[in-house]
Amino acid sequence: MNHSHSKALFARAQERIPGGVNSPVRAFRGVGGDPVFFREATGAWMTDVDGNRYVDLVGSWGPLILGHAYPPIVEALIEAARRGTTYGAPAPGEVELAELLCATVPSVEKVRLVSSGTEATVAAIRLARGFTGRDFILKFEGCFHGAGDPFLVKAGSGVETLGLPDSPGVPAALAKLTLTAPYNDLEAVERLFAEKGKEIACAIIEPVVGNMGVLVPKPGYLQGLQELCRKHGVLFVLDEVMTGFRLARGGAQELFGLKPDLSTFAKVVGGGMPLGAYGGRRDIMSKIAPEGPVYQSGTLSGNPVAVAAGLACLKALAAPGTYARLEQLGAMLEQGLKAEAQAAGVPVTLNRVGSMLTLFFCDTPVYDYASAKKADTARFGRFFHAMLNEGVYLPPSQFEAAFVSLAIGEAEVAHILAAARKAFRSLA
Ligand SMILES: Cc1ncc(COP(=O)(O)O)c(C=O)c1O
Ligand SMILES: N[C@H](C=O)CCC(=O)O
Repeated sequence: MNHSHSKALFARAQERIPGGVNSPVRAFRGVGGDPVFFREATGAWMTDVDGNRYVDLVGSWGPLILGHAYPPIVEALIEAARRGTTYGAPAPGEVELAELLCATVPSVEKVRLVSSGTEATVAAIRLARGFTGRDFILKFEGCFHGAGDPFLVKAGSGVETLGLPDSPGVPAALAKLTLTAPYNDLEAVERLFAEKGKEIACAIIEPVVGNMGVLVPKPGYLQGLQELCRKHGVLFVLDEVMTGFRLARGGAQELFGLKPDLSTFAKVVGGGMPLGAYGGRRDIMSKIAPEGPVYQSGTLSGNPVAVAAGLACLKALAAPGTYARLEQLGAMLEQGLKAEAQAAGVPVTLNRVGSMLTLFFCDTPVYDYASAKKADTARFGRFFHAMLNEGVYLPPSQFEAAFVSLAIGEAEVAHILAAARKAFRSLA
């Protein structure tokens, strides 16, 4: 494949943009080589600036569950933009989206719209602290909740890929307020709560992890965590930025029968536009200004164009069979990829829940941060480039989830598996 235009753009970009990218995970540091620059995308396919085409398994890191340039979303965007791109004042779509969110996710009784997942998680933590009067928070090793200061402690995603899980710039005094425990280990939480439970405002977790690659919760783990939180007066915060509207219409909380005190959303809920949300129990959400004293605001919060895209996306996902189809596509890829790896004699562990999956290059189970780090990242890098060369765009890091969209059909599945056959053989 010729990537000369991408290479030229990357050289220019590095002069004016740190690392040449506007979010670190895009820079290919986890797989080596230079990032590909894209000029357009429709459905399941993206076209780069050199004219190469790829089946997309990144989906802009999760939002594009319906594929690229999904016509009803594009139409809703155009129609909304014609009526003005922002008012800085309330508009009907915000009420409709808030009502839809509350109706779909029963634990959410009130919701505030923001512009990204990071804004949603930062606000949820502030609210948890304001509501409980406690300063400590608990997060789980390798989970990523965006680039807010409280979360850059043993964080996953790009910070893990770049080897910076505790970022400089976060004051030590603040980082000390973020306690951590291994994912999938209830006893560790029990010990921590026994010692410090009364000082902990909330536990925030990715219910199904996507940010150290996909990790599946052990049976009873999330329910047990919810119970422990209740017992110690610690608010249970589900970060559904990746899982919301993706794993089920009501998110991971519907799938696992949970009732968090607060939840955070972004990605799918914005239909590919910058939109996030946090919401939960009425008594807690009522502490948010102007109803209560906990401050949070945003010039573009509830932006009418983003809201129109979000509404169009959530309405499309309400079609019967949506989540069964995503499960079917995910299962086809899981079975096919495992079969191709086995045929080539390449040991892998494939973790999947619905339309989120990760192929780890190791032969041991991956269920927490330590086990994820056993994966052979150099081998993943070679596999990534072999797939890229065959026209499949995977997340450029071992520690990220691949996302399946509804735009993928049987032809794209066949394309991915044919590429994987060649890629696995090139590793053997
Ligand atoms: C689980 C999770 N929470 C929060 C975030 C932050 O979202 P955003 O990138 O929209 O700020 C991300 C992704 O970055 C995420 O995957
Ligand atoms: N894993 C991250 C969020 O989900 C990837 C997106 C980013 O950091 O740019």
